[in-house]
Amino acid sequence: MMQQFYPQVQHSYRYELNKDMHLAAAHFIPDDAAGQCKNMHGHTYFINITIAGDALDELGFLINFKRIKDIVHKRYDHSVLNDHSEYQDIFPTTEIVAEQIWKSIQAELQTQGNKPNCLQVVVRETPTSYVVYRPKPEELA
Ligand SMILES: Nc1nc2c(c(=O)[nH]1)N=C([C@H](O)[C@H](O)COP(=O)(O)OP(=O)(O)OP(=O)(O)O)CN2
Ligand SMILES: [Zn+2]
Repeated sequence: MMQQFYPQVQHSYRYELNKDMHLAAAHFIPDDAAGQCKNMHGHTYFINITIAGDALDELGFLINFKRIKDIVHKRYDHSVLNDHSEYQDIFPTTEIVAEQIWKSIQAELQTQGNKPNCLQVVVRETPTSYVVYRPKPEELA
């Protein structure tokens, strides 16, 4: 699991939540420049999501851990990433996958009254390759 490595985000929010998950998915990068990645292949993706805020909801949650897992794991586990609508015009590289996960989590957070922010998404595609995605400050609520 991701427990061995947690990049830190600097912030001054009162609460910070982290959710780890892993999922199995296939993808391909349909360009000769991608080499072998042009062919469909699979990964066990390890994902870490960092959410922070100053206020909790009525249950005392920043957001329910289960909701975060549902948004990412339910959508992508045992799927072909290229089949999803968000990857019709862009390739599911590790960088883009991390960005898309940030977008979907941040959109959900902004529906909540306590309005927490997603500060970081880490996506590990292989034992030796991972990406850290952080939004620009102006993209946060
Ligand atoms: N910047 C990126 N480079 C590559 C991506 C990517 O998403 N962003 N993806 C791939 C391939 O999809 C591949 O699955 C991962 O490549 P790589 O880390 O090279 O895989 P290896 O297991 O072969 O790594 P080694 O450290 O050489 O064993 C390629 N590049
Ligand atoms: Zn790959």
